[in-house]
Amino acid sequence: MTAAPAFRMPDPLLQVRGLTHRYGPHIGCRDVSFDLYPGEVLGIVGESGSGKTTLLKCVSGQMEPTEGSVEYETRDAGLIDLFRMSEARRRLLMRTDWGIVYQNPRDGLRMRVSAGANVGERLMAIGDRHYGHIRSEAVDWLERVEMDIGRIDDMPHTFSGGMQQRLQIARNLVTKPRLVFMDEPTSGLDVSVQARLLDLVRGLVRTLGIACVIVTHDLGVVRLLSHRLMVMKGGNVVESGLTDQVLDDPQHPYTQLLVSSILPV
Ligand SMILES: Nc1ncnc2c1ncn2[C@@H]1O[C@H](COP(=O)(O)OP(=O)(O)OP(=O)(O)O)[C@@H](O)[C@H]1O
Repeated sequence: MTAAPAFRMPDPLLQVRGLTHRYGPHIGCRDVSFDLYPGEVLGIVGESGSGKTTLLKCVSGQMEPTEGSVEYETRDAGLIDLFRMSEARRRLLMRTDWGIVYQNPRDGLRMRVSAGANVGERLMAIGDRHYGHIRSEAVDWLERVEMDIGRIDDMPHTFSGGMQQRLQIARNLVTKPRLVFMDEPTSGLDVSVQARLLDLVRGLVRTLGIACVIVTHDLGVVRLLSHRLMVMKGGNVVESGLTDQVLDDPQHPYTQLLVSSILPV
């Protein structure tokens, strides 16, 4: 009888170790470590100034940490430290394997080109040169994010905030990234628009099996989207664990305060 093949955990996509970032004498975040696995959604929550954005910028290669390492599982060469690889290679990763969804869609869209071109140019950046294919992918993605195809040639500035955010999501997901970073993707939108956008993001992330790091001050967002949660305060991670566990049975006094002030218990 042949033995059943042993179950093997996938390798982490991202390995963060001892990450600290200082702005001169000020601490942005301190000694943060975590692993992120393929298809996993990690939420980072905390009050304003707790270090969420600093951490996200460091782990997404936008800002070099003062100390510590961020390693990414590349398709061709395994785990490589983001800040030891060449700038060209890091940029290629950002265009191909990664997406970054900014809080303000203006930071993630090109406002002077049409909606269709915003989606299409990401495909061109990874070598697609077939106009018909690029156009049909753009149409497909605008439909997936529930945008009106009749507006494919319109400029992003003519869209509402919610539409711009959906366009930013389409632009990021069209290349089928393995990892997407999101910084407060729904703040600034009114509540009903937020709810639809969150549903959309949840559906896409699950269907496509994308790993995601999502920063938010909104516990409702992490409850809906994230498998795991890290709670930050004053630059430190004060608690982490499975989202439901942390929210239903918070251990750290700060998490207890956060949960009781926002969610009915
Ligand atoms: N460019 C900067 N120069 C100096 N200090 C900074 C800078 N950016 C952030 N900080 C400080 O680092 C700490 C963490 O800030 P960060 O923006 O990461 O927090 P945050 O949790 O994302 O806050 P918010 O939810 O308000 O965006 C804060 O004390 C902040 O004042």
